[in-house]
Amino acid sequence: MALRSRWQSNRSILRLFDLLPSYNLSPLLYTARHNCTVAAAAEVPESRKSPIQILRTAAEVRSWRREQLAKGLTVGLVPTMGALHAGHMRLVQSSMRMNDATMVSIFVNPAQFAPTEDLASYPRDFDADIEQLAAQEGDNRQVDVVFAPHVEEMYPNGIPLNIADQKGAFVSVHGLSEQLEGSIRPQFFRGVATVVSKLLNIVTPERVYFGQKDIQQTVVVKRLVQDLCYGSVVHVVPTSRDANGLALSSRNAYLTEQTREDAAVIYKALQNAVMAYRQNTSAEKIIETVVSTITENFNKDDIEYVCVNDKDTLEELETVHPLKGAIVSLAVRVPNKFGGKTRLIDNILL
Ligand SMILES: Nc1ncnc2c1ncn2[C@@H]1O[C@H](COP(=O)(O)OP(=O)(O)OP(=O)(O)O)[C@@H](O)[C@H]1O
Ligand SMILES: CC(C)(CO)[C@@H](O)C(=O)[O-]
Ligand code: BAL
Repeated sequence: MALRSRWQSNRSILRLFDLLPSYNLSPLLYTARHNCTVAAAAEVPESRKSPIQILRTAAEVRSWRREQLAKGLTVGLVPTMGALHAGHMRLVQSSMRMNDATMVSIFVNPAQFAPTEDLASYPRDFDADIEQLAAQEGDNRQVDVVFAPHVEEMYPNGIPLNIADQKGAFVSVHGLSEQLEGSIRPQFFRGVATVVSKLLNIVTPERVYFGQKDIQQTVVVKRLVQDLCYGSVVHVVPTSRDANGLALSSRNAYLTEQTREDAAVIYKALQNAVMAYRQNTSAEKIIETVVSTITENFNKDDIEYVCVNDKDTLEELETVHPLKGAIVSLAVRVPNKFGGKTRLIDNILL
């Protein structure tokens, strides 16, 4: 495909339609995943005793929330899928700074995983998560509560991964969910919007925190909150990175040491995009720069997309208007320690 306002490899388009079992997994893990039931795969282990209150049901959360309201305390919510790292802690710190009480949710949400994806093998370490959260403090505040529901609590009628088998109420944010990540993961944002709606309905936080690393998710969630009249304010926290620039991500646990080093080219490519933009506002030129930097260490075929989009509408741009800026985002498949490939996503704002 010509380098115009978007770069997308033919290979990734084929992959989407073939539904090859290659998402983040070795063939071995893929087989294992298909032998698991969803509830067993996404089960949260019981925690050991911890200073943080751990709530498992929506009724418990509502009761805790009523207590905060009665005391006149504001609540910040940080939704996560666990396997917590320093990037998550940055969201937690933002919430602790801005709210009287902070709740972190830990829930590996089956609805956002396609049957070909890595739900069963998604990294989980509940005890380590609680330890990290318990160590957070600032402004005389701490993480007050973790909401770690079981799958049946969030999806009482079950949640088959095949979208055609799903029944009941789901939330879609049309127009913002089909491009970029949505072009590779067609059911992803429906799953995210659905679970975020459930969390906002249960917790009714004053503020809710998301990371810029998943930038399309922030655009989708902002629109969800606006269109469905949720009372929470969405805060976006900048991306935390390793020393070499690699964006922190729970799935980095899948990477080899060599890949972690090689992946430094991803942030370098985004920084080069900013430099290219200073010379020329053409999306084509910016994208060319990104692709040529990434191919210093990775195959061109493994770049799923590099795109320049409007920050609010996600419209693909041919030229960046200096007063409006843009998002440059990308996804690249890199070698993992199982002999397969793991998708990394990243972005930068112009
Ligand atoms: N490096 C990071 N910097 C800032 N926020 C982050 C970072 N990584 C994750 N987050 C944010 O933390 C929240 C929870 O993300 P999640 O639990 O899916 O972790 P993750 O590292 O993004 O996992 P994955 O590897 O599955 O993408 C999301 O809002 C996400 O954007
Ligand atoms: C927002 C979220 C917790 C919903 O499951 C998830 O998509 C994530 O961790 O980014
Ligand atoms: N941080 C995004 C969650 C996911 O990829 O499923």
